[in-house]
Amino acid sequence: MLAKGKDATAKVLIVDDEPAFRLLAERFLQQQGYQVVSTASVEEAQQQLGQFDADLILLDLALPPHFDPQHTLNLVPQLASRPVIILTGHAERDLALKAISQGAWDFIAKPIDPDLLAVVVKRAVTKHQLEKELLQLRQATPVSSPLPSLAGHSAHMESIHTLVQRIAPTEVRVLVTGPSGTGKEVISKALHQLSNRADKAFVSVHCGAIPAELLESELFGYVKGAFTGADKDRQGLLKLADGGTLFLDEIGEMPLPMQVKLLRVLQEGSYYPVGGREMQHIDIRLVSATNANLPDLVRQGKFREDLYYRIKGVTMETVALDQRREDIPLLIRFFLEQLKEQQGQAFALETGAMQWFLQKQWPGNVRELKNTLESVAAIAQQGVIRLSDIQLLHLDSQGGGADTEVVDSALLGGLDEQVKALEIRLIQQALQQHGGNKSQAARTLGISRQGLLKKLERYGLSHSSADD
Ligand SMILES: Nc1ncnc2c1ncn2[C@@H]1O[C@H](COP(=O)(O)OP(=O)(O)OP(=O)(O)O)[C@@H](O)[C@H]1O
Repeated sequence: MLAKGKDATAKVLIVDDEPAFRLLAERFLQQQGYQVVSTASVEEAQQQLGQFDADLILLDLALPPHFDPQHTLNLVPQLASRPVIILTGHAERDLALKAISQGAWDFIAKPIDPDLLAVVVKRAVTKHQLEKELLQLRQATPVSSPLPSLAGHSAHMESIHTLVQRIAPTEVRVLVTGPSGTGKEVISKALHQLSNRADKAFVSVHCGAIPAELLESELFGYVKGAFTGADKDRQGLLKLADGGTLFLDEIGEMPLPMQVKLLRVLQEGSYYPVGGREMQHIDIRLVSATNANLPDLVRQGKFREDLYYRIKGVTMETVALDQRREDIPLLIRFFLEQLKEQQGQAFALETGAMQWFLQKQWPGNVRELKNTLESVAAIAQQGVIRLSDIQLLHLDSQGGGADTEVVDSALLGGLDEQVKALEIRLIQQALQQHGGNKSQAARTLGISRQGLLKKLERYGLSHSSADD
């Protein structure tokens, strides 16, 4: 029996063998604006689904010919590409809970309270529609992008994509500015990968992470005997980048004496290794990045104006993730695909968890989003990331309740604090274990030394930890 509600958009399929219940529920849901179809058995329902793509199924468990709830339960997975709400008698509460563990969305006890029915149906339909939107979004994303490493389809990211593709094949120097964790290094790598230098090295140097007195020998290399411990010639990072791209990250932190030396290299394309007399010639493309305001540093006398104009070339500016929140779903998909490649495990996000990610503020930008997603994926079961997994990491949360309640109140802004706290604890433990030696601690933590230094700085731990 098909009945069309006025201006109906969402479709509900009722499966119940009681004609009186079907009639009442049909009428009620039509009044709420739904399109409704009802059938008396699961077999009939399966046939109906061919023509009536329901957004939601209301399913009684005791159905003819078997009247065996377990039999009906076993059929739930076949219907479950949309939410299934189980209709139960009071005595069947345990069964209803089991149904949920087997993929049903919710249950509602008979005799049914119409107000409750309206709420439960609305929530389930919203969930399904959000999932459909997400799927469309996923399908709309081109699989092979010329910039596969740089996810995002906001107007801002699209202009970054266009700029990267235009600038990459040229030799122009590029300065990427913007807040921490917004993808400045990813953009710099993409500039290299799409350049004519792609088959040569991309050498990344974190200017603030290398002690001032070591930076020169790291960049220029040294000859045997140049200083105590220089027991053989060593090539510097500039030489390693010869023919390729040199990426100077946090260039605003480069010490002034080193700025003078870098300026000379950029002007002349040559330099002397520390203690050496043989001039080295190199051909590098320079890409720099900073989250500092370089013109301000120039005004304060902390950054040389002549160097600023030398490195500036084309300036690209990234913006905070909160200013382009429409990129969040795509970034999530991107990181889940990365996880799948790394771990061979596919992950999906339950709607409640997705909503949480979509509503949360991300002061640490894409880096924070990625870290948060990876930490909840690490504790997810059977490849599904649920709101309850997020609650586990968020110790203050009360848990339970409707998805929206949880998202609106307890969880906002809390997970990142937990993740930070966990990171800080693990970093401190690793440093302690290695007597403050950062290289060894970084190895134990499975990150680069540079990565550890960044974290120490971000968490204000740089001064409390001993140097290598
Ligand atoms: N658009 C993006 N697509 C995919 N991954 C991204 C994107 N933006 C950032 N990331 C990821 O977020 C993390 C931080 O990015 P990245 O290191 O490039 O930021 P940054 O702006 O250079 O940060 P910082 O200023 O702290 O060095 C990295 O893991 C990176 O892979």
